[in-house]
Amino acid sequence: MNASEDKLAPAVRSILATARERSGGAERLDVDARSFPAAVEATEAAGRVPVVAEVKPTSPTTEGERTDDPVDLAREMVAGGATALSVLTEPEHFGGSAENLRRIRGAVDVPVLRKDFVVREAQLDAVESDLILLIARFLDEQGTDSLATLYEAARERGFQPLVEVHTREELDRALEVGAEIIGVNNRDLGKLEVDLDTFERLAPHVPEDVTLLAESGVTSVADVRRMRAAGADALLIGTAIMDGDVEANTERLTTADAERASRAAETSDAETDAGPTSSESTDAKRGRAESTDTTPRNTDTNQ
Ligand SMILES: O=C(O)c1ccccc1NCC(=O)[C@H](O)[C@H](O)COP(=O)(O)O
Repeated sequence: MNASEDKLAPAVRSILATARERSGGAERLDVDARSFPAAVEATEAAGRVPVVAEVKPTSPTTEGERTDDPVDLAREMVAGGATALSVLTEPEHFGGSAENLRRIRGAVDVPVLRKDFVVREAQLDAVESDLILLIARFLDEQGTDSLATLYEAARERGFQPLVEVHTREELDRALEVGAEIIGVNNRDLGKLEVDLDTFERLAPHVPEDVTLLAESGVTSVADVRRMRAAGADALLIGTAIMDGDVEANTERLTTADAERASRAAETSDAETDAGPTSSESTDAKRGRAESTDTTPRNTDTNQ
C-alpha cells in the first residue's frame, strides 16, 4: 500500500484493490459517442436542470440493494427528464455490471456514463459508453496508468472522459491534461463524508468552457439550486433519485431551477441584439473563471 492509499476509507481501498485486478476487454473499442455538452445545452434551452441520474443498485454508504431491472430504472429516469445516465459497472461494491450498461445504452437515447474505477488502459475496452469516468485521485499511482495516458487513450477510442476531482491539486492535473468535462466530487474518498462546500471552493477555478458537474451529496431542491448558483452546468445524482419513486425524484430535481430559468428567459427577452446572450447572462451570475485565469466572477446572490 502506498502513502496516499493509506488515507483512503477501507471500503475504497478494497474497491481500488479489486479494480487493479480487473481484466480489460478482448479488443480495442471504437465508440460513436452521444454528445454530453450538446445534451446539457438542450436541457438548459428547455428550461430544466441538466441532471445525470445514476443507476446505483447499492454502495458502501447505502443500506440494502435495489433489485429492480436497471433498464426499467433507466427508462424512468429519462421519463423524469434526466439529461444523461450514469451506470455503475463495478460489481462487488456497487452491484453493477457491464451487461447493465450495455442493456441500458441500447434502451435509451441519452448519453450514458460508465461509472467505474478504471485504472489501466485495457479496462477502457470492457464495454462501450458515451462518457467514461477517470478518477484523478486513483491515477498516477503505482500499479495504475497515468491520468494523461488514460485520458488520451479514452479520447482515441471515442469516449468523452469525465475527470473527477476533489482537491485543487487534482483539478490542476485535470486541467493540465486538457479535460473538457470535469466533475467535482463532494464525497471525500478518504473519509466517505459529503460536503457541498467542496464544489463551491473549486468551481471558481474551473474555466467556463469546461462542462462542470457537481457530484455526490445532492439530496434536495435546495442543494440543486445551491450547486447551480455555484456554477454547476450539471449535477450527478444517485442516492436521492434511487431512493423511492425514481421518475418522480428525477422530475423534482430537474425542475428545481425553473424559477431561475424563467428569470434568465425574461432577461434575454429584455436584451437588445447588442446585449449579452441568455447563456452569457446566466453564466455571469455564477462563480466560474472565464479561462485558465482563475479570477472568480460574480456569484449569484439571488438564490
Ligand atoms: O456512494 C458511495 O457510497 C461511494 C463510496 C465509495 C466510493 C464511491 C462512492 N460513490 C461513487 C459516486 O461517485 C456516487 O455514486 C455518485 O457521485 C452519486 O452520489 P450520491 O448522489 O451521493 O449517491
